[in-house]
Amino acid sequence: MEPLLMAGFQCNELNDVLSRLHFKLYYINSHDKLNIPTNCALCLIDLRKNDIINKIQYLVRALDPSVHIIVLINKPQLEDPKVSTFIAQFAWDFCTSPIDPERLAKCLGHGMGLAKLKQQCHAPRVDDPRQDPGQPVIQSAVMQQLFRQIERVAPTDIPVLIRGESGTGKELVATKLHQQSNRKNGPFITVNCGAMAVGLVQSELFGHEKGAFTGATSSRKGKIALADGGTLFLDEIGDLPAELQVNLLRFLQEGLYDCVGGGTSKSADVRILAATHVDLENAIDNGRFRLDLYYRLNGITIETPRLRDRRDDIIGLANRFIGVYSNEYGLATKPLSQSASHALLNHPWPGNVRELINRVRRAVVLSDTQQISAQNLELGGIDKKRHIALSLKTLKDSAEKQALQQAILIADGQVELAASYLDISRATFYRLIDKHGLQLI
Ligand SMILES: Nc1ncnc2c1ncn2[C@@H]1O[C@H](COP(=O)(O)OP(=O)(O)OP(=O)(O)O)[C@@H](O)[C@H]1O
Repeated sequence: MEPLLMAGFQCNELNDVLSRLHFKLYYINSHDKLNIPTNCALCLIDLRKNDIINKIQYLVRALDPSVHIIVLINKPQLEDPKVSTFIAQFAWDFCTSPIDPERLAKCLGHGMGLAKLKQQCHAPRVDDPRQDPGQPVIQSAVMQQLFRQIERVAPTDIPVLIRGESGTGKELVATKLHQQSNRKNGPFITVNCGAMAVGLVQSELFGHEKGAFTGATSSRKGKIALADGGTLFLDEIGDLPAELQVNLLRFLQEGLYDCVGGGTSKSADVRILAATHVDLENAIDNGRFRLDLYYRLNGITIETPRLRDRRDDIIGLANRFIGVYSNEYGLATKPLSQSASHALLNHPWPGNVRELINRVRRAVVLSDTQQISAQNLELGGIDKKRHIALSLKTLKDSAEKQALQQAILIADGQVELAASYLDISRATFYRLIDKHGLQLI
């Protein structure tokens, strides 16, 4: 595996060092075709001249996550949020101009040796969220913000309502809220309110005593009792039948519940998390969901964003699940082809992360070439012209939203500063915040 240099210009001053290490050079400019190999051990990226960062971001996402990335910059570029975010997200190390050839040679040698060692051992980079299968992929600014919100909310006992489209990661958020709470050593019990057998829901949630109904040959604990000392996650809460809504409300208000056929009320110490992909306000208006229960459940709301609204996560997620399924099926881990990466980034993802996982799993099994192709992902047969036109608007909107989120993050919520990072007026900044439904930190 050769080391690569991606640069916006010819960097003669580094010839000596680079030729010693047999670097293969790629000069990136706006006319270049994106035909850079993705299977290298080390990638040195020179960002000192020409604005190649947008193109580089795209290329870097296509690289294998084990590749070590070293970035060359001019010191003032650290003030540029695009550059500093890029370094924070992807770089293993960076050097500032004037480049000291000796320091650079050491850094490159060290980086390459370590990357090769890791690739030989197939050891996951635990510091790299793209590689640790236990960690969610959170490369987009919006997901990083969401996970910071989880950190703040988790240690409290406040009920949380998690809202978002199907497959966006609501259960994952619930799991993280439990794992980062003081209840982490207690049970985490999930109930899918839409999937419980109609006649048994009451007993399922609250338990029953022996003989409470025909077939109740022994007493059985309900999910609330099982979650005592831990967390109860009520998925699809909008589907909870009306009579159970009353009982759940009582439990939330008083910490007490009655099991079916039981004489006395019981208590349990449970934190409630609930999730919904339906519009609960609509269900309240239609009389299908109780307003008082809604208020009780909705201590804090966490919204899981649609995958098409966080495109920075797509390639990371695809690479993660390529790794997971290649491993599971004992197959070689293959990189995504350029056209596969394009197709992934342009797909609207109506089924969100779950759809991505299904496409990737199929592709891993079906791929019979060196790379995973768009066809393997079943994203190859689209009407390209129509698709490009449609995706241009989506991409523009998404880029605008991401730039705003990054600016808010880096400026720590200070409007003046965030607007100046984006080179726009405060008024425009507020208009765009409103357009994308964003909040200041
Ligand atoms: N950021 C992420 N990183 C890695 N895996 C993720 C991420 N987000 C979601 N997933 C995975 O995607 C799948 C779907 O997520 P999850 O079940 O949490 O979605 P959901 O919103 O609860 O879906 P539903 O509403 O259909 O129940 C799961 O396998 C989950 O582990």
